[in-house]
Amino acid sequence: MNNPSQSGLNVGIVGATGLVGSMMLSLLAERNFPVNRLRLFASPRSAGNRLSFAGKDVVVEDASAADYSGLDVVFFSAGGSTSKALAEKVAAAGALVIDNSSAWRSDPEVPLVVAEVNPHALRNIPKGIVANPNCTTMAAMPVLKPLHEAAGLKRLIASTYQAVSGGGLEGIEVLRKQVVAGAEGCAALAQDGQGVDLGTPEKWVVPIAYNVVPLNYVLGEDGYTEEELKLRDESRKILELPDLRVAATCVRVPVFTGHSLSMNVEFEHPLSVEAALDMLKDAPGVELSEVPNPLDATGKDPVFVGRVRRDPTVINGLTLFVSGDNLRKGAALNAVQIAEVWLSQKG
Ligand SMILES: NC(=O)C1=CN([C@@H]2O[C@H](COP(=O)(O)OP(=O)(O)OC[C@H]3O[C@@H](n4cnc5c(N)ncnc54)[C@H](OP(=O)(O)O)[C@@H]3O)[C@@H](O)[C@H]2O)C=CC1
Ligand SMILES: N[C@@H](CC(=O)OP(=O)(O)O)C(=O)O
Repeated sequence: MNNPSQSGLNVGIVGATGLVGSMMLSLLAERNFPVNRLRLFASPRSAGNRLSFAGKDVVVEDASAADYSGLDVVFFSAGGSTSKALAEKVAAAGALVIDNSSAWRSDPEVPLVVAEVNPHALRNIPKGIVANPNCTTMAAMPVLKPLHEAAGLKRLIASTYQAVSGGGLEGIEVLRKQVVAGAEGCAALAQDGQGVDLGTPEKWVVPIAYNVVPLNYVLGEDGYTEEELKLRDESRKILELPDLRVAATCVRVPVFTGHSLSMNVEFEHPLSVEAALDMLKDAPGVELSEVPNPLDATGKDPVFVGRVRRDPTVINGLTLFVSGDNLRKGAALNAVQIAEVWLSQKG
């Protein structure tokens, strides 16, 4: 990897025109990340467009044709296939790659890092690539880590409530269109119980507006979806608990931004509600809330946790609810935090 210059780092963003890429641009400015030069990349469709950073226009480059030499850190948020195709090439050119996609998360030579939870994993980056977790998994980790340290995490049962912005700009547009199309029909539904016609479903298997979609992404092993398996496999890797038992149901809901999880957590040892709350109030990246909800979480850095109560179905268990901004902590913020930790570890 290159040695960043004194005047700051040469930073790249692949997927700069997308939802996560735009958030990354805002956060680099908001957090005063030491940027010397910024280069922006996207698909050939956007090449030549201009985006603004620190009061200056930056021309978007075609990611597939670009020369990546001279960059210190490159953030990727352009989907798994783009990361698979380009991340190794960019790392070989000398940059640290911080990848938001799922392309490298299960690679044993690629650290999968939540900044507050396992920053130590950044001490060894054999491929020059660091993976940022899935946005749903990310919301759970800062909450589960301190509870695990106190009582030993044994089993997790989770149901998610995932915003449409998890499906990028397209997800937002699909919900917007269906909300508008269904508004009058919904008034009729309230009056006479008749169904609402939202037209042919787009992006998800059934309409997302005025609905919930419990088949969120393609099916993987044993009837679980890829998203549900990511929650299991990424939690195991981040928490360093290879045998952690996880059963998840991931559901897309008509919320624009903010992912939530209802979690039943079983522990090896007793953990009272009071002790858990006491720990969570001081946990980095976590804020207690009486009613965690995605609207309140939107635009905020921490994940919000509340409704903490004993799970009476197991000997040592808690039930709780978490909401976090999937575009900030769930994606762009954690990626920038990884770069900050990496930089501080370099000294
Ligand atoms: N949204 C979320 O909550 C999360 C997203 N992520 C990851 O980030 C990625 C991007 O998400 P998001 O920003 O929401 O998606 P968007 O659909 O909003 O943006 C996609 C971005 O990828 C770019 N892109 C698409 N195809 C290519 C290509 N072949 N070469 C280069 N760039 C390309 C697009 O460029 P163009 O404008 O030119 O088409 C655009 O900049 C996801 O695929 C996922 O891997 C991770 C965690 C959470
Ligand atoms: N799957 C996430 C978004 C995402 O892009 O996930 P991943 O980075 O694991 O592909 C969501 O829907 O809400």
